[in-house]
Amino acid sequence: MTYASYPALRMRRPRASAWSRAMHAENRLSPADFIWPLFVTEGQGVEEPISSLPGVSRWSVDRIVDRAREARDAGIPCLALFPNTQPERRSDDGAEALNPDNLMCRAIRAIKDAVPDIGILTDVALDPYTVHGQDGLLDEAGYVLNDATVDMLIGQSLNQAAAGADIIAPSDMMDGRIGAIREALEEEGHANVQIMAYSAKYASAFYGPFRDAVGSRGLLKGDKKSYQMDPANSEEALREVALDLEEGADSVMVKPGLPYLDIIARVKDAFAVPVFAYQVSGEYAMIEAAVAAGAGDRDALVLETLLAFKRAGCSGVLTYHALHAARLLNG
Ligand SMILES: NCC(=O)CCC(=O)O
Ligand SMILES: [Mg+2]
Repeated sequence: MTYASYPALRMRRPRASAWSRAMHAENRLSPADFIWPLFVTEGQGVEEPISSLPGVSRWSVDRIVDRAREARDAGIPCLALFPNTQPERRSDDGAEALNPDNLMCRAIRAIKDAVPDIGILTDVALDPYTVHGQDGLLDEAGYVLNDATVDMLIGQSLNQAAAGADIIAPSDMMDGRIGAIREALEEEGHANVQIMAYSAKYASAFYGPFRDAVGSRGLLKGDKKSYQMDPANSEEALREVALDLEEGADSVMVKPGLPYLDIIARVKDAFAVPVFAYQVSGEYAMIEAAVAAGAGDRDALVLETLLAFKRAGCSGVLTYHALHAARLLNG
């Protein structure tokens, strides 16, 4: 195929007017592309702003229901819930994750009750429930044990599914957990509960504000490099995705988002399955810091970064800017 050349071909010709740019746009954002992460806290009528995530708060269960209504009204299809577990409910083994009346389960039930037509994605990992802030059980040397942790994650997943979760999203990076959770869900009558696997979750410096939000920043000793991926690697991400798909994941996730667009594009090319990205707390904070410094326009920065995920091949994005972006798109 040979194309015309200048001046018959002028690449600027279709860019000359707004209607023409709209007509030629290869990718488009819609509120249905967003999953909105929300932080739940104890109490009644509570809103607790998170200083490292300006504009994001923890909400008590009664008030998170109002957020769910706002999301539904804006056309956002799904929420992702994260609990700020009270320190006295944290333990070495994170057993609060198995409590059918824990904060997460109460939030799921309240939202399902009031806003039944919105999806709920729940995070599976023990870090919001452990005293040490690691995602799993530790041996004496502080190493995160794989198989014993998977047993806990199965219980955590069943607990969330029983409360009404629609999508179980294991973020722990233990080996073999997708297959084990899928099997347990099938056996316990949750055949239609989906699994979105955090397949390629990197040991990233962009998670800091999230740890403030769930209250684990001060607790965490060391790092998560023995289970989360090395930012140097991309072939390894493809193997992680392949394994999770073989084990029964309905969709896969790459996390963080913008610094890993190359991974998203490779995963989409290689597997042609639904791929989601998590634009994480540090990415959100970076945009807000740029705005506060007068370095850019919030609305434009938010929409441009979210569109990048579509271009890379994502079916959707978990983003703390979800409601803001959805409202911008709704006009
Ligand atoms: N498992 C969920 C996360 O780790 C979120 C990270 C972030 O938003 O920084
Ligand atoms: Mg894996």
